[in-house]
Amino acid sequence: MRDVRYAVGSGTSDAMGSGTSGVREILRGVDLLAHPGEVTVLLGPNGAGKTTTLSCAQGLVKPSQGTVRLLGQEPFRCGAELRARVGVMLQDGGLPQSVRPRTLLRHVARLHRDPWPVDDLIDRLDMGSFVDTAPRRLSGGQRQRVALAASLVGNPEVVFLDEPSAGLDVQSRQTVFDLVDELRRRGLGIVLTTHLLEEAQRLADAVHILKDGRVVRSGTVAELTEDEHGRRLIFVAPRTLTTQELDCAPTPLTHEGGNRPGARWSVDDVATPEDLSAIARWWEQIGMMPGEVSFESRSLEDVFWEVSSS
Ligand SMILES: Nc1ncnc2c1ncn2[C@@H]1O[C@H](COP(=O)(O)OP(=O)(O)OP(=O)(O)O)[C@@H](O)[C@H]1O
Repeated sequence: MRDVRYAVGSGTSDAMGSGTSGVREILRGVDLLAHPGEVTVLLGPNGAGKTTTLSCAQGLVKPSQGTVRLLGQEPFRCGAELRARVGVMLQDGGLPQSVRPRTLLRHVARLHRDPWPVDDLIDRLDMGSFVDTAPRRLSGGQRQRVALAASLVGNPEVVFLDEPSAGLDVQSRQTVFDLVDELRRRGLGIVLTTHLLEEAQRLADAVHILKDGRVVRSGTVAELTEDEHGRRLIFVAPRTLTTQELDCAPTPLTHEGGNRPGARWSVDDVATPEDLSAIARWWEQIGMMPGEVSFESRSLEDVFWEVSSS
């Protein structure tokens, strides 16, 4: 999608979205591209516009401005043929209340030319124990898995998953991760939203962070977590360090939980071999062999907080 804007309410909005007469611009120029065989993850705080972005991409709502293409077509004008190539899992599941999961999946499968075999999908998502249960008796996590299965049963080329792992226990989340990995290997384009940053870090080929209806950062996890100022070095001191020793350190040090034997000390902005050897020379000078030495990489969570608080 290119420069997608989406406004709700009546009247007209100005370019900054401040609008007049009750118009609110929810998306304010979203640019993003998702590729086949890749997992594209949308991140952002509540209300950032992730679900609305998915709705525009799927053709559920028509943007006020901008261009959206889904498998080369305009999604809000397309017919059944395009819809059959796209799987959608909505945030609230959108499942009928009166149909048991197996019946529902078989029904949806019959609507498609080349469906995913229902029994295989039930196995993959470990749904055997509840697939014949009345919908009102399903737990939130079980409903999530049924909704995911329903989005995949048509064997789509592209799938949109709005918070697919919300409310899942650790084991079910792993099942969903494994399935998403497999979908990627099969060449599907997967676009998903999540609030679980670890999940995003693990699954994403591309990440787009939204804030206030705009994409504020985009890239691979490696690109987003790259730190141009260098990395943080952590070492464990086997003993308390004296003020004199700390004074001659090549760079300021911070510690967690007090200057005591076994404390974890950190050195920020270690960017070059010279920085590293200056620290090693200091250890030599004060006659201390540190315990564990490691680099701490920035995580997607660090980037997310940086973006959210700016
Ligand atoms: N039809 C609508 N009318 C009015 N406001 C809307 C409408 N749809 C969405 N919004 C508002 O637009 C903003 C973005 O909503 P959206 O659901 O896209 O955010 P989100 O990033 O998916 O949030 P969450 O993480 O909570 O799911 C929110 O403030 C929401 O209240």
